[in-house]
Amino acid sequence: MEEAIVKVVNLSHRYSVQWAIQGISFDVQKNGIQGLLGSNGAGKSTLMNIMCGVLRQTDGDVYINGMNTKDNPVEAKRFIGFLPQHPPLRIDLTVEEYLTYCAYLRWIPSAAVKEAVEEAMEKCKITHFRKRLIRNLSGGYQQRVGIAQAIIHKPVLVVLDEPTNGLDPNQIVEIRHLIKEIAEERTVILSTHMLTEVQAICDHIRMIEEGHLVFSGTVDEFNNYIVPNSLLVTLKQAPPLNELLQLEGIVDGEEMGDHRFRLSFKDVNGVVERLVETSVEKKWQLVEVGVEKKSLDAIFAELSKKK
Ligand SMILES: Nc1ncnc2c1ncn2[C@@H]1O[C@H](COP(=O)(O)OP(=O)(O)OP(=O)(O)O)[C@@H](O)[C@H]1O
Repeated sequence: MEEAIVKVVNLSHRYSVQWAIQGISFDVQKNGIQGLLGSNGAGKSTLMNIMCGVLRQTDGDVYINGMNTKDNPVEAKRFIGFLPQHPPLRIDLTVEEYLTYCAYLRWIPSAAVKEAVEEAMEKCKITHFRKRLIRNLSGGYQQRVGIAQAIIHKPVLVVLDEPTNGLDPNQIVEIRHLIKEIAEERTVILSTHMLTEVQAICDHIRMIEEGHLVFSGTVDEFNNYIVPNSLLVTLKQAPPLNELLQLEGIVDGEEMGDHRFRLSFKDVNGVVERLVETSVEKKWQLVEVGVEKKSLDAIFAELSKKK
């Protein structure tokens, strides 16, 4: 099998006494966009900072292209481009000056620097702003400059920590488009706390909560991960809620007004049939019954509670 571009093995990190991440392991095989999803404080930045060699882990290993970041930190970093949550921009430099400086930091040979800067600006569509001070660019364009510095040395892996945070909706669309383009040639790992983001652009989702990896799979698998566990029922002649809760298999419920109820069950088998039969028997006049399809947001909320 092809060697993983990223291999994370039993990674844990502790800030003083508090564990930020614990026992995280995963492999990233090939190109595409890999989403790292988690609520604020879940441990995304800690994981990314360790993967990119900005933070030294308490325990475990990270291999980039087969190279252990602990044993060969400088070499391993050559394979990675990183846009941290707070981009390391020099706002008093022009776009071109800043990217030239980044190219040297990335040890691009002097003779190749100009071309690398041109290519990165072109890719990120900022060439027309080359002479502009970064401080005078909009948030969206500053983020483009941040992405340009992350790809200037043509890394196999680009790690973007919350790349669309703080941008307006148009800028978000444009940056997502740019990320997709970048992922055509290399692997992109991006972190986000927005489900819509992973839905919109990621091929694979990993979810981290309270420092633990709680899910890894495709967007569809993520959607199906939690089996629905509630019915939405409309009864024209509804009995009191208490009576509905007596039905075998129903474990909880709520009245939603307008003759509608949400009834929770543990096992879907037979529960709808029993409801229909009882409704006929007791003349509740069943108008509608359906297994509730969970939104990704509901799944997210449930997964968040898991660990
Ligand atoms: N330098 C630090 N010192 C102490 N604790 C820290 C430090 N950095 C992060 N933490 C804690 O570690 C945990 C994980 O934080 P981390 O920043 O990795 O999460 P995150 O998922 O990136 O969240 P956010 O999206 O809010 O940045 C949090 O409880 C945070 O308070």
